Amino acid sequence: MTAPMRSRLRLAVSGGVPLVLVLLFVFLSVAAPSIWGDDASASNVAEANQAISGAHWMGTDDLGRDILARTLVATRNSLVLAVLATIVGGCAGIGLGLLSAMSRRMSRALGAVINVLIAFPALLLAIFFAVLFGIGSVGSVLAVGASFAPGFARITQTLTASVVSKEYVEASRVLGKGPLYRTFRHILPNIAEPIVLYSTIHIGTAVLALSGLSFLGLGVQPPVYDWGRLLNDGLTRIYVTPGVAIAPSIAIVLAGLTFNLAGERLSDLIGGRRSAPAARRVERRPAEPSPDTTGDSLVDVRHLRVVYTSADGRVTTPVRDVSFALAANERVGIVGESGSGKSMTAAAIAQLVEEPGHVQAEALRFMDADLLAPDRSTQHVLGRNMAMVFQDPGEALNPAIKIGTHLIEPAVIHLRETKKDARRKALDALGAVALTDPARRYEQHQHELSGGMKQRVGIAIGLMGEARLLIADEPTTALDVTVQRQILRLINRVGEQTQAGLLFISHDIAVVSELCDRIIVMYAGFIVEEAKTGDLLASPAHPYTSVLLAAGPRMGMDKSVPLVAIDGRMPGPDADLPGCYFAARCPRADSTCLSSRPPLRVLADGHRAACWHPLTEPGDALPPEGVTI
Ligand SMILES: Nc1ncnc2c1ncn2[C@@H]1O[C@H](COP(=O)(O)OP(=O)(O)OP(=O)(O)O)[C@@H](O)[C@H]1O
Repeated sequence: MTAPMRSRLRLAVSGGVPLVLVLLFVFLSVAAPSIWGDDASASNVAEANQAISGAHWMGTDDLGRDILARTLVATRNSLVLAVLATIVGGCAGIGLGLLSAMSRRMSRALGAVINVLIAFPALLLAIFFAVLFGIGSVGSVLAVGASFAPGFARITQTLTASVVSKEYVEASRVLGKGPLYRTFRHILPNIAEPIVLYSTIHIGTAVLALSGLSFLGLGVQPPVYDWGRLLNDGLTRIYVTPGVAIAPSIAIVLAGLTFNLAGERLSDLIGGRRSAPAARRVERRPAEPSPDTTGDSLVDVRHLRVVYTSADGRVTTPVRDVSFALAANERVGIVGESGSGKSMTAAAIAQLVEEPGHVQAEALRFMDADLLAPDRSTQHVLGRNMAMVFQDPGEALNPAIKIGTHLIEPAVIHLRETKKDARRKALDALGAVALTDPARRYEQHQHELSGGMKQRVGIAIGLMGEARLLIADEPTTALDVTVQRQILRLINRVGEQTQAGLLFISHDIAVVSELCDRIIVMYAGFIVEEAKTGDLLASPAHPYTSVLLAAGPRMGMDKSVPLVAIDGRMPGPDADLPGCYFAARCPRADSTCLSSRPPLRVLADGHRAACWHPLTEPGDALPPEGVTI
């Protein structure tokens, strides 16, 4: 046999045979009682206890009923009960597993409970529950269902964990949607497929478990019968007329194998095709002298800290001290190297810091909402007035939902617009972000769009509410260079049209300086410098800012000289230093810098820096090109 033939045969055996057998079992469940019902139930004492013969291929039972006919008729009971048990186990387990989407604490508690339940062998659990729920069909279905629930709960919890941190789920939090909405809108549609496959496999397991219970006398009771019951009836005659045991045994094994293989094959097929607010802790800290943030700003952040406490008590502080204000229609950029706390600062403003994260501040306000004491109206203010554009446009869109549905949500939920009006607005928004054929895009899903198109959709979603603030967290990092420029131009245009404020986060100071009126430089969870864009570029005061500027290419620089690199590493969020966190890498540092932390001081109007030895002369500003400090 040639290799292609062998592979075709393998495919036929692994895929075709289970499918044919599933169809056969479905056919028998529907038709067998009508075709063989009379033979299965008609007693004929004269033919009782017959061995295998031409007239009775599997013999007869002690009332002379044909065993083969009874086995075929029992298909309906066996499979219907197995499907019901799988549904019971699925509903209970999936419901339990989805609770993990409510909060991290719930997820941890649930994980511990599931671990304990899963440690018990399923059949033992089924026997225990059968005794608890009562002997009979209903009891056995509930028992087998209950014994399946921990398995379903585990897979649901695992799948939920993979979806719950996606950006589109976080975006729905910003929209003010509760855990139930998130669960049914975003989580369930995205985990449904593997769960359906898992259920198919479990029908086979349910057949085996229910047959086991009936065989032990705990399941289906006469006159009703399933395969396990037939096996139980024939047990005493198994050595005399083995047909009484062979027929139901073959049926049980075949059904178990069929549904297992069918589930696995389905899973392979789908896998192959594919390969082509939680409880938030906020705390108001005692008032300290605050920097020059104003009370009527769009965003007002004073002495913000974000603290994480791990289960073993380890404390990390990704945001150590951040204070700034953003006025209406102002564009502020936050720059800093990876891990400096830029995204976490934005997350605290958008109320996206989850347990075990802990937000502390002297003040944290967005418009007139006090984000330290959030209530339902806070979520409404955020959902209506704050739009977010995330780094990975694919992650920000739910793959199970049409682009149009993503777009109309903010308008329907927060502006109480009709779906028809929202659709019209959505088509306008898709046009405004220069997507061709908006009506077609509206009906598409995210996988049908390119990265740049997805990011345009993300921005269009921001246009659907009445956004007063657009937070863009590295919106161009995942895109290629040509598309990056288009998206930056688009954000610029959208900002001008909507007059919304912009908080733009990037590690690229050049990009930020093109878009923003003011720049905040972050280092190790602190603001180290803040100034109007022109001032910061012309005369950076903090040595770190000056290195950041020197590390990027500039117009007119000598291309043969390598860019400035910076030695050493930024202290992590678990570091606890008494002095300046940049001191270990700073050429100007002295003993004061190592022992005492510099406050964020006003150097000139609107220019603040946290440094004991700021670069005050323009000549101080940049280290020579090619120098490593
Ligand atoms: N859920 C979390 N639990 C604990 N620490 C976290 C968590 N999320 C992020 N961090 C830590 O917080 C620090 C700051 O992260 P953040 O994402 O704000 O940095 P960033 O400046 O935006 O960096 P990047 O440019 O890489 O996104 C990092 O050290 C990160 O490891």
